[in-house]
Amino acid sequence: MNLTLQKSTIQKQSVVNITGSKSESNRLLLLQALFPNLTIENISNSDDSQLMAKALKTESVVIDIHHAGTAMRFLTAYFSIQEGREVILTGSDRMKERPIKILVEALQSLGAHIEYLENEGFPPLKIKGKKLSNNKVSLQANVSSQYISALLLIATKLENGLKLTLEGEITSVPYINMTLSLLDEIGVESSFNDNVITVKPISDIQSNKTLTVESDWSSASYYYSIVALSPVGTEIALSSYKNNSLQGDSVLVDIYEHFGVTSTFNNNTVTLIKESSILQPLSLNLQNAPDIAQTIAVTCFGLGISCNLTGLHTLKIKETDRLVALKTEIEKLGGNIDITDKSLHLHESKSIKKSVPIATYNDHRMAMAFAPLALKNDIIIEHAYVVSKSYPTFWDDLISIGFEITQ
Ligand SMILES: O=C(O)C1=C[C@@H](OP(=O)(O)O)[C@@H](O)[C@H](O)C1
Ligand SMILES: C=C(OP(=O)(O)O)C(=O)O
Repeated sequence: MNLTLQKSTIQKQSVVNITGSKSESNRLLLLQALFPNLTIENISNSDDSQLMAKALKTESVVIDIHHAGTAMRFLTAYFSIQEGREVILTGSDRMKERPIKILVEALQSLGAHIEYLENEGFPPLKIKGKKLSNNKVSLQANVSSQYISALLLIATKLENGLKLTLEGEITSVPYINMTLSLLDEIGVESSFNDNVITVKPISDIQSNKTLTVESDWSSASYYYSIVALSPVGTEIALSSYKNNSLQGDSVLVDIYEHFGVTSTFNNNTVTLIKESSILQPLSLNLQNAPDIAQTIAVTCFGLGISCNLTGLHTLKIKETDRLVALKTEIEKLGGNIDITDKSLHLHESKSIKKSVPIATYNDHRMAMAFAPLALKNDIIIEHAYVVSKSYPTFWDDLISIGFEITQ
């Protein structure tokens, strides 16, 4: 369904409550399946986390995780160690184009039994769970950190733990650190020095451990953009957030200062305030925070300023080719953007065309990143409910702060 967002001005002060991080939730759900004593609070209500939870509970042979990349990668590792169980792990058409060979080969070298059912290197996979006998593996680290997190999450259940050697430049490092921090919180010992990660095995965790998931910083990014595009004095309070987050996307706090947006933390709430109008070009390497690239590019477009974003090599293999999608949609609105396969350069612009239908390519972040432009002009978001992949109540929350949205 398409949604029309009329040019709106939001309330001067508003409050939004966002549910738990999808990344933290998906890690904790897998750890909970391995260690049932674990209780999780403020779990993500995203489709991806619900699919992850369901996949971990089902007894079906065929498990379809739709568009959920993190779930696909984490479950490949999880089912590899479920002795005696055989599953077929599949997903959407796009999932069948998202590479998984690096992870499959690493698991196979640890002893896993995994076959490709269609194209080599891509889902669907047939996995026969077994005990993995090896504990050392090297893998290429510049394609997706999800492969590394997947291995780390099952490492505690390998007889001798795991020693992982990362080859090449390591991408999306904060997500690897998030995995290690969550392991640490349940009492697992690990180390990460230079390019080597080690994880010690454990058989169980301390009884009745409860972990509370911090709310999702990638979801918060859309409010940073909204505040940046609003008049000076606009405030939005978001909960529940803390200023020492495990999520790399919390770097938003520093990045949006560039647009005159300040963040103040108080009692699990972060309040974003548009303090001043700064219109300076922006240059940023987003290798550590790829999921906020679309938000930032669209903020710059909304403000009419130029930006140079680098470190975007992983964007081509996400829900869609996000570099091409950004270029196509920003150009429809009258912008001018050059892309390579790992960077983008947005040129300064003067206006935003009215009532342009924005295609979303089955990518939640395309829909959410473009929505804040309604503060500047009318805009149409196609297949708008794609947002449920990570943030099902996104449109209701925008209406609650003053957006005028109709079908
Ligand atoms: O581990 C995770 O939870 C994620 C890692 C990142 O992927 P890459 O490491 O493939 O960049 C990120 O884009 C994704 O949304 C979530
Ligand atoms: C890339 C993303 O998710 P995944 O890789 O888990 O599909 C995302 O949420 O932006």
